[in-house]
Amino acid sequence: MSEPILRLYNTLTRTEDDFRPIDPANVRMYVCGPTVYDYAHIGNARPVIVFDVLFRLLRHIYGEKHVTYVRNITDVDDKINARAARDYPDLPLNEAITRVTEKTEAQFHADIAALGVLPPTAEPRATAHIDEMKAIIERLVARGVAYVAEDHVLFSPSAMDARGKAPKYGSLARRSLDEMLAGARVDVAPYKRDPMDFVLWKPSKEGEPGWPSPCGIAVLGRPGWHIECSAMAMAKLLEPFGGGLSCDDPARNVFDIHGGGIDLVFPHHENEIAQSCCALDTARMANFWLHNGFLMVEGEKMSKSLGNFVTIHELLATDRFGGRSWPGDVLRLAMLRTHYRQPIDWTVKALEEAEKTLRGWANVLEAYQTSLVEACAAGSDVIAALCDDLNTPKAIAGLHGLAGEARKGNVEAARALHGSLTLLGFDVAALLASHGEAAVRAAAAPLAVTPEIKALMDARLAARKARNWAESDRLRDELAKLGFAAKDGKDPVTGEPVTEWEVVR
Ligand SMILES: Nc1ncnc2c1ncn2[C@@H]1O[C@H](COP(=O)(O)OP(=O)(O)OP(=O)(O)O)[C@@H](O)[C@H]1O
Ligand SMILES: [Zn+2]
Repeated sequence: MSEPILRLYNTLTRTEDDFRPIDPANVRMYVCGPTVYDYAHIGNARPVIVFDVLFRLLRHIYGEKHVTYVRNITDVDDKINARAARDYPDLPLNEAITRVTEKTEAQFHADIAALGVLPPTAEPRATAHIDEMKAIIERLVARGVAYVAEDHVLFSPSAMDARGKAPKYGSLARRSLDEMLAGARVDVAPYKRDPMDFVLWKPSKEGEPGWPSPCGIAVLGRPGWHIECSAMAMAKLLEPFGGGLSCDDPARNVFDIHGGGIDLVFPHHENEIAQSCCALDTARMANFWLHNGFLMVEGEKMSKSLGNFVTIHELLATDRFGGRSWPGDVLRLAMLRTHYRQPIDWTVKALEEAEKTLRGWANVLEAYQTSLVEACAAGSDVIAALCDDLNTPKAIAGLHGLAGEARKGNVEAARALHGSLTLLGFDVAALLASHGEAAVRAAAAPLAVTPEIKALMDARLAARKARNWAESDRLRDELAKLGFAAKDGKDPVTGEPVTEWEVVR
């Protein structure tokens, strides 16, 4: 059977489009990565997991060696400087910054590895691409779409539109200039010619990280956030051009997919497009723009500024959320139960359900272990669901279907379940091992009998002794719902009814 065509919702066109790579031998994707100054929260993990699934699917379709996935690390940013000064007041700022970024980056890698996320093909750090940023900035100034003012370099969207060689500014976000102006901050910096102009380069204050500036600016400076992504995407995805701005063939200066959270559409991605398209004279920076929806807590976006966040680390290693820690694969499944463009409500109940689902699948696969030693192919329904704009809820429904068949003894279904879980980024061997451990723990655990539960058990026994069967059954069912299964018997000596209770979950 031939593979279904991958269709993806493209923010650029606002439609679901057939995905056709520019070069099937090298499918290229860029996703905006973290700014490394603090623990990543579980909302930040959403794009990481969503684009990991897309990376895996692209590798499945085009072959592992034919996909290049770049996810950057932003290691120069005002928030990093502020955190470094706060946490290491006694160190010189640059040393403190290195401490903060290295520690945060290592934590980020450990956290997302626990979520089953593959390392991207390349993970450039912004500070390693300052030369490319400067080269782009120089070219933008030479083309008249950027200007120098008070040691800053600013990009001018109105000059870009007047030049007429790139797409109109605002065409990704589909915002009018008036709307964008209304969104621009009220106190506009005095050196800006127009409130819409955005920073490409700014002077560094004494002690802050700084590099020799472009465009003849005499003081040390540092890049703005948007130019970092344009430069890293060019440097890593437009080979053999290699970021040297030497390739003048516009057809070669576009890559396939650019991704990130929906909050990045404006201004970050709009500005990336403006910079890259003006520097390279292309109509597009990337052909497909994909954006994940928000992870929400009680109706609000999880975010650092609102303070309603829980970090990946806290979920994995502490009891801060729901009074217990959660395995990485449970967090991953909870994330994938919702389509990536829909908001997710992050609740304890959803995590419990995801855990129960994984347990169920592990249970099925356990019975087939020897049949699953060789590589298993993913189920065709599961692949078709993923090719339908990464429809992971539909893919999960497919997994349930396969598990149901496997329970009836269908070994092919068990193999497809194994292959599909692997394609979705679940480590089946680890799942079976942890499932085995959980089963052993449950068997060895003493009955967690609270006084309330003990009272119910006593009442049940009393009802049984009184031959009040209706009440006895009602209490048995109530205790079953609480996780205790009744094993009724008779005392061998006295012949009195007795009941043993087993933990069933
Ligand atoms: N609640 C969320 N749900 C989904 N994606 C999110 C959420 N919060 C941040 N992201 C995404 O995480 C990535 C990193 O974003 P960013 O560095 O702006 O995070 P942040 O500064 O921690 O955000 P915030 O201040 O909103 O918590 C981006 O792709 C962003 O869209
Ligand atoms: Zn970016």
